[in-house]
Amino acid sequence: MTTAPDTPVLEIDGLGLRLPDDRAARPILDGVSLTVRAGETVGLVGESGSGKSVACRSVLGLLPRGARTTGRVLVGGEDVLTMGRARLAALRAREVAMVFQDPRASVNPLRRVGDFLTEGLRASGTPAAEATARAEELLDAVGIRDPRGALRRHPHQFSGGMLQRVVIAAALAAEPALLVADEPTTALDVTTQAEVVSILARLRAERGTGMLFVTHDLELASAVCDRVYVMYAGRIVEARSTGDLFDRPRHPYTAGLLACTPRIEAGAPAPRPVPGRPVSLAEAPPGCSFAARCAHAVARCTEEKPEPARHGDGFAACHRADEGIAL
Ligand SMILES: Nc1ncnc2c1ncn2[C@@H]1O[C@H](COP(=O)(O)OP(=O)(O)OP(=O)(O)O)[C@@H](O)[C@H]1O
Repeated sequence: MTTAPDTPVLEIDGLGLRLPDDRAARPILDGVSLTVRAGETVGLVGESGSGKSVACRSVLGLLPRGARTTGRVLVGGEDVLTMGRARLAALRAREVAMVFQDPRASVNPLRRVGDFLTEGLRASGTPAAEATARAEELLDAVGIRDPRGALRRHPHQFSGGMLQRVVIAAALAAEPALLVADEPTTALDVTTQAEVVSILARLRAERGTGMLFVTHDLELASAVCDRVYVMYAGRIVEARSTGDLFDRPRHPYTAGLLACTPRIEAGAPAPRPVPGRPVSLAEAPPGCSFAARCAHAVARCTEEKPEPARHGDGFAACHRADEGIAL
């Protein structure tokens, strides 16, 4: 499927999510809004437990058991949260594909890679020979040598990096308008990581696929993404184009994440960890969730929730963003 450039392929609009708990429903996401346009790579970054995976899995309608949601998750203008089973299955088969951290969790170890790659195409009526030819083409596109031989092999005969390429090839088989990649390179060694990233970038450029790229690695986000959303305790606290965000962070949490990212250039400051530990949305104070860890917090920060306000080419949700405290 090709979508005209700049058309939103994903619009998450005010997504809230609660899970059942012993006493009351536990809030996980609050007012999450983000957009991915055709041909754009959008990063979702934040520490472990901030809600990145829950948010991105919601795009395929993959919600934790018992989840109650508010807001909308629009793919191609249609709300995933109100889709029936059959429509969701069609969405996952054709419009949105997802690549997870561990490629071995995405494949059946007992089946040949060829079956894995062709099953979607066969199910949509593509004749066997054509599906096989297409699978070979896809493996070639992700840099697998001897695609024909690869189709006959089983997953255990591939290294993690090679198998992640196979999973990416399968994700692209139906030419989805949107690819959701949840920490797709975290389990790979650095060299393989760079190769997989360059494959994703090339495919995005060639095919115009929109990509939501989830990572806790800011260096990687800055290399891969056009725009980045920063998530903390289930909320988006800042979002801007990559260059603007990394040069001029407005939210102290973004600045903290940048300061704790190791840099290799000569004279770069040593990484400093963000003080304190991340809180979940359920533990967060009524005001800003980051207040307890923020060196700039004032009384208002713990009392009043900061709403997103325009900054640079995006927004920041911080009462003191105008003061440039994070710069
Ligand atoms: N299936 C589930 N059942 C109950 N709680 C869940 C479930 N999935 C996620 N959570 C909770 O939701 C919150 C957000 O988790 P999530 O996995 O989205 O964070 P994350 O930012 O992706 O972290 P990581 O980088 O470690 O994957 C956490 O508090 C987690 O415990």
